[in-house]
Amino acid sequence: MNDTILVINCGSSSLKIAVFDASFQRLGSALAERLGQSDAFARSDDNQHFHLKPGSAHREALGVLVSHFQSTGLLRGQPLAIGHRVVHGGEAFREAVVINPQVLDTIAACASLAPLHNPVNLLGIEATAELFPDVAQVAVFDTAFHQTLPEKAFLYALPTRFYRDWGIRRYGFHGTSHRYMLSETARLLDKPESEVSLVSAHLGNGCSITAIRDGASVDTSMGLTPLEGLVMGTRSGDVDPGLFDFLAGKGLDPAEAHRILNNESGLLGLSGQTNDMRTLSEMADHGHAPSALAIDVFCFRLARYIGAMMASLKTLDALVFTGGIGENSARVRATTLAQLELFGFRLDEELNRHHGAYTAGRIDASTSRHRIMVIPTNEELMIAREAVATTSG
Ligand SMILES: Nc1ncnc2c1ncn2[C@@H]1O[C@H](COP(=O)(O)OP(=O)(O)O)[C@@H](O)[C@H]1O
Ligand SMILES: CC(=O)OP(=O)(O)O
Ligand SMILES: [Mg+2]
Repeated sequence: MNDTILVINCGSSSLKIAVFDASFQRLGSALAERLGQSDAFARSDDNQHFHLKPGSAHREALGVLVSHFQSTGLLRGQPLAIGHRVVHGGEAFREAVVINPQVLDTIAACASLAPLHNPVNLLGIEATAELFPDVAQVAVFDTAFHQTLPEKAFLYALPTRFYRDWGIRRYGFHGTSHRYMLSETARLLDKPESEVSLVSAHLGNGCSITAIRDGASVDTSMGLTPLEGLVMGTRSGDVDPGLFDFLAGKGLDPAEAHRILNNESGLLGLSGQTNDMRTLSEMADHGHAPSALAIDVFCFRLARYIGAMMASLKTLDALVFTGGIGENSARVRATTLAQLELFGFRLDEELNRHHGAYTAGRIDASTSRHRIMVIPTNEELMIAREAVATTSG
């Protein structure tokens, strides 16, 4: 029976796959990591481990995980629809689309703006098409939700020909997660989405923050590429653009500088130890000063950006934290919000400390001017919904 939806999220060295039923209940999910490396591995959410040949890439991992779901009966026959996360859709896509050769060409054309993400997204689409040639595949773009940004928010103060001729502008990412924060906040407050305004902080390995006004994205911290804005696991976020010239003077070519800013900076660069917030927090507790400093820089940048996002809003229904760090790190939430008392944010320390992962809930004190919430993200569910809406619509 055709009643399952397959969701595929290909990262640069990882692949996440989820299976939903037709009423959008998640039946199972699995993850492959370190793809392309000698220690590539895969495991499912019920903790089964799968053997991957050393150096296995996305195609092999997809084959292994799809066979697993078929053998357990979760995936019966052909899925109803397949949804893919695609990171960069440029200005071409305001919403999800059914993939055809023209869509593939446009995604490929956007690859220069997201070199770590779009080429592997395309690999995932090709590999899935080989497994399920007759099933409609849908591309769900990180950038789509941010296509409502006003010009004043998306234009850089550069000569306008840069935008006109080369499409240089701020696009914004993690739109699927921010969009899900909107839908969950609206549901929890029992308001129509078009009347909800929030600041959504997605803090995972990549981090971005978005101002949503009356249901539309009006400002966001990531820009032309997913490097701008907040401090991230291995990405620097904002730096002075003069840095590139300075580094060139030191003999670093732009490609090398780009690699360092993407892969060796952020929490990893500052701590000299790890990009993992949980480990950093433990190390900071044991007196490791660079780890404590890395967390401080992370939280200070985040506090500045929360303040900046307020400039785009008339009202605020909630400040929402999500992503691995946003959902789990009481320390990051407390350190950040302690710097924003001028705006009237006040955490309830108990609620903040004891907030359980996997549940949505409020963590603000009764004296807080604004609601503060933690909402677990679910990009896969959003993609499943979009895949069905797009193929049946
Ligand atoms: N209990 C926790 N305390 C602090 N940080 C956590 C905790 N659990 C996960 N994290 C952090 O969340 C980050 C990963 O976020 P996640 O959203 O899973 O990443 P991705 O963007 O790859 O999906 C890591 O920095 C990890 O240390
Ligand atoms: C766009 C982006 O930064 O994605 P991720 O957080 O998955 O790296
Ligand atoms: Mg994530």
